[in-house]
Amino acid sequence: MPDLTAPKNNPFPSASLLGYPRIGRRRELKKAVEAYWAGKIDAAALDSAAKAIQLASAKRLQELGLTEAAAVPGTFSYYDQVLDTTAHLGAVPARFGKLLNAEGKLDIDGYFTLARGNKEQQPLEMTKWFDTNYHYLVPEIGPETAFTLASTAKVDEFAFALANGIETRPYIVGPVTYLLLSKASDGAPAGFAPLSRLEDILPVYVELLGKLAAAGAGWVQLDEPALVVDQDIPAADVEAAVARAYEVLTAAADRPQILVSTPYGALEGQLGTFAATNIDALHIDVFKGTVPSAAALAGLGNKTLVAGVVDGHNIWRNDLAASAAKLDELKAAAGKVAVSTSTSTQHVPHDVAEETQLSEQLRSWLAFSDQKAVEVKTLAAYLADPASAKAAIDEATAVIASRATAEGVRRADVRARTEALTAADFSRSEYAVREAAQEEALHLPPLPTTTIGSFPQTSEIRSARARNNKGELSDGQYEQLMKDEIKRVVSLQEELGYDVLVHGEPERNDMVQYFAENLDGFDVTVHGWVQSYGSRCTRPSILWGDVTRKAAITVKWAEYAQSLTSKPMKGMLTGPVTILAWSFVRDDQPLGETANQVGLALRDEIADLEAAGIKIIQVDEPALRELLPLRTGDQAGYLTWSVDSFRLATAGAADATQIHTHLCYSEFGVIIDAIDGLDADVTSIEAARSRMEVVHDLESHGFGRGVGPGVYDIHSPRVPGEQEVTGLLSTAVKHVPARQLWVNPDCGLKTRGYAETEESLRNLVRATQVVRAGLLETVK
Ligand SMILES: Nc1nc2c(c(=O)[nH]1)N[C@@H](CNc1ccc(C(=O)N[C@@H](CCC(=O)N[C@@H](CCC(=O)N[C@@H](CCC(=O)O)C(=O)O)C(=O)O)C(=O)O)cc1)CN2
Ligand code: MET
Ligand SMILES: [Zn+2]
Repeated sequence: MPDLTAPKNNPFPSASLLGYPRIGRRRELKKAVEAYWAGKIDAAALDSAAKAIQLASAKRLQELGLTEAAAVPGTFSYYDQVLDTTAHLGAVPARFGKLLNAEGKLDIDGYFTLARGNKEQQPLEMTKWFDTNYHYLVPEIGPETAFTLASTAKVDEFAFALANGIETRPYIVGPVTYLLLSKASDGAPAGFAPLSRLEDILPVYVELLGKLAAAGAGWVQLDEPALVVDQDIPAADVEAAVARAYEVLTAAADRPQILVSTPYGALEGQLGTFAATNIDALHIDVFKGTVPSAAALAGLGNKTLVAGVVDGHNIWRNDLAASAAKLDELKAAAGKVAVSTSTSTQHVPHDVAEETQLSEQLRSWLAFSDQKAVEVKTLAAYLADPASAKAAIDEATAVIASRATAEGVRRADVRARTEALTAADFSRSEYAVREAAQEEALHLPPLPTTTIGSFPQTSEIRSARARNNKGELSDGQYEQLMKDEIKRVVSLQEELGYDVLVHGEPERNDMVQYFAENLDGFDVTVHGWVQSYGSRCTRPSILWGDVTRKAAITVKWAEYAQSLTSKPMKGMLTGPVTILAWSFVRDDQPLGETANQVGLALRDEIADLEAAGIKIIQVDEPALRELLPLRTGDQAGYLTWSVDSFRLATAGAADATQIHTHLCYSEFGVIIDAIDGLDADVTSIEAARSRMEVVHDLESHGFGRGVGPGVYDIHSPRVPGEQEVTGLLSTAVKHVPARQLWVNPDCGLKTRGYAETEESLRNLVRATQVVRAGLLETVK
């Protein structure tokens, strides 16, 4: 048991993780939360499932050597860390009415209401967390938002772990990042900036710090990743906000020592801003970022520098020699140095040792969360006594060297093909030529209706796949079940009156993993689950070698689906950028090189789909925005290779073949030029949760090709009414020429149930009919 009477000015732990997965080694949290939503377990059972995960994770990290006080991060969350912060600040948008209970607290049901919406209210908007495939819930802050400490979950979690003998380090999003990630609430006056409410949220942070200190917390972690991004407000304003926020927080009468973490990139000039505050430790990302100058580091004075040298975002084994060299530099310039990860390891799975089906060679190249804990510990040992880490460092160096020459990592046939590419391989005919050819081939009505690709992945589909994987169902039986499903989905769309159909993607476990399983150069995991949002997880594939297509992947399914209908059936592929973004991608060559290899494999697939009679092919690129570098100076280079790889994939298509693309996120304006550069004939994008804000960007940009701003938010079980959809479409036709507009949901329907899906899709068609009739009126 820790000595509770010990003074609370412990040094920062020499080895720690910035954060840890919270979904559980076997997705226990996902299962418990979904069971709770379905009414199968009660709040007490959910609470005990959550506690079991917290304790198991804390114990595991201790076993791995993170035994110092505050080394285990208190990063548990039922749904999202930004939502947790919203709960602690009581920042419930007024549109939800009275969500706090009689004691002024947001209970678990109120919390989930913000995440999932209710009959009247859409949930908080969801958007990407920095350059990751994790999504957070966007706070809505206005001049009217009242802030009170409406949750003590972080205090309770801390006390629970402590009672079990483990002093954790509670985590919460820092005040500046919290407000920079917020959007102005609906009723806020034009130009209102959430950051203007800084003074008002600080007292709630102070109150929380007091409660954590009273519970015995020696350290707290305030996460400020927004500081590594170029904000669209002047840097001086950000600096002033940081200075003020930490002036107030560090002056709190009773508080734990404060670590500020700045993951996801280089802090650059803002390092000095933090150096000037009275915080006790500053974490910087020196994996993606660089080692700051000695002068900047010297400015930290007595603060501990927590060096994020081990990558928290990808799974390659750490180059311990390179990390040791960085630590030497840091130690020479800064007073106190501790070792950690660049980001929370919530982005990588628990444990490589679980993946016994992978070759020993591949496994030796990898480090998941648990391996990273050991790496951090090794590097901390190095700092204390370089000789003690020599064997581990030499081993890592040897293993990393073995990758360079391993079979499949560099293939002459693949390299010859990418080296022979010329400019012509990246361009199609003029859009006007294609438009005419497609019009003749397709004869679509105005405002054509379609869906984004997937239909609900029912438990029958998933269990059939699970049984096929276990060998309980033959490949033939599995294929027949998928075909039956496709038939059902096609006739449903015909019955609902859709113009362009999809096959529903039942045969895909995931839109990236499915392709990874069918391409050379990848391996997939069995237990490597990573949270994407809420209870939803993915198993990112491992892209370790040169990529080629073994054989046609999607053609037989598309051909079968097209044989069932006279309406056009969309072929459905995932684009190169998204395949890279949602895999653990090799780090030994530029991403653009890897993207072109994937682009060529897709190009071959498109040629085969065309040969099989498919006239419309959608190449999804929902991750285009996600990989956009956080610093503006790095963005142009990224946009060139990413757009090029998509063009390489699609430019072999005939003029009459209509290429669609799909993107799902709301900050569309940021990369509209890149989306235009993709040169797709039709682009569908998320728009429903942000209530069509995107059409203004389309209008001001003069976007000239087909576009389908989503009119049905598929990330929540809520059904959009016919009038609501009519309203959204009416807004759209005011800003975008009707001949360019398509009608579709925001995204695929795989996470939805059939009941709400059918009703919603029916409302989309009805609303389209109303708006089409209105268009005819205006023509008359
Ligand atoms: N990679 C990726 N990233 C993405 C998206 C995406 O679609 N893919 N969409 C955006 C939103 N993010 C999302 C992330 C995950 C899911 C999602 O639905 N995930 C599923 C898992 C999908 C999957 O891999 N399914 C497998 C495994 C399913 C499973 O859990 N099987 C059971 C067995 C079931 C049974 O026996 O009945 C098990 O393994 O325990 C399959 O269908 O084969 C989930 O969390 O539930 C949706 C959206 C952005 N990022
Ligand atoms: N075609 C895919 C689907 O409908 C696109 C999803 S984007 C996350 O599921
Ligand atoms: Zn999508």
